[in-house]
Amino acid sequence: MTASRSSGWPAPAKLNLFLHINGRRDDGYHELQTLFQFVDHCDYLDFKVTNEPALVLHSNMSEAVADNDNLILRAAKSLQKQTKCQLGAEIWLDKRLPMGGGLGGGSSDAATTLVALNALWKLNLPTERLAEIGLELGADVPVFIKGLSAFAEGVGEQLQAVTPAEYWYLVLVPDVHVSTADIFQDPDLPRDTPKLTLDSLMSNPWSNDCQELVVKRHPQVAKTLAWLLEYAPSRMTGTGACVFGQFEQEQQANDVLAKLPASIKGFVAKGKNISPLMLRLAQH
Ligand SMILES: C[C@@](CO)(OP(=O)(O)O)[C@H](O)COP(=O)(O)OP(=O)(O)OC[C@H]1O[C@@H](n2ccc(N)nc2=O)[C@H](O)[C@@H]1O
Ligand SMILES: Nc1ncnc2c1ncn2[C@@H]1O[C@H](COP(=O)(O)OP(=O)(O)O)[C@@H](O)[C@H]1O
Repeated sequence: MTASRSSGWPAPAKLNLFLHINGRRDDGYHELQTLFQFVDHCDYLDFKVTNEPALVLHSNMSEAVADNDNLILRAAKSLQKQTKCQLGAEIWLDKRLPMGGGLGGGSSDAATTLVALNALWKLNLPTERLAEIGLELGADVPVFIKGLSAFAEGVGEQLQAVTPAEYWYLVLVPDVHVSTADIFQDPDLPRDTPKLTLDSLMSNPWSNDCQELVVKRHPQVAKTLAWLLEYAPSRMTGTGACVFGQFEQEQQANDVLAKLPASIKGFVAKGKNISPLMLRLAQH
């Protein structure tokens, strides 16, 4: 049997609309409270099922990632191992999201791989089981698998679906890589924000506990955020480096994008409380 190529599986970016660090666990991971919302700017993956268990990835990633480290192949291997599935896949990645920018592209690619191969290999694992497999790959993977904007606690795996307003965002990509592990290891990271109820978090002004430190360590982030703040309420996503400004109308976001100095990259995207991945899965 030669299966046909199943195309256009989106792996959307996420924004952390707020991010609070509440403490550090004994294993070094941090307790946090955060609000994840998807945006309609995505990587895209195609899959072709093969009868041999080999996994082959073709990608246009601008930064080399070894196959052993690539979250797509790690996700596919993990799914094979957990289900003893003897099928394989040829996978194509159209990488559009900046890497290591706090947009969760790697985690989203892993989630899309798990969701798509679960369908294409006809494994029928429930979403909760896929999310458990995903959590082994990264703290951010489960929210992409569940596909609903969510308030997250724990290390990011305890999820409660929420529906924040779906604004337009101008996302700017400073030309610097911020390592999530480095930020979480930094002694100057504030780790003592009190845990708050979801109701009070939704009504308080939103902020990111990593932002001050990242701005201090990375002048490119400081400069980019200062520029954006002239035009819109803006902050950092995740552990950076990307920052986003919030707009009521698409045109307003595009007008500011048009003013962007050539040295800074950016894109306009709309907040989505249902992941584009869920819509693609429904078409399968
Ligand atoms: C904090 C967030 C917010 O979205 O940052 P971004 O990666 O999006 O910037 C994420 O939850 C990150 O998730 P993810 O990028 O999947 O993290 P992982 O690969 O699991 O962990 C990377 C490193 O970050 C640290 N880490 C991560 C999550 C967490 N709750 N506490 C931590 O201390 C650990 O040191 C770990 O070695
Ligand atoms: N498919 C993938 N896409 C992006 N990054 C990947 C992938 N697989 C592994 N990685 C590694 O994960 C790191 C974090 O990637 P990414 O998820 O884009 O950033 P962030 O966690 O800051 O949002 C990258 O720097 C890269 O080394």
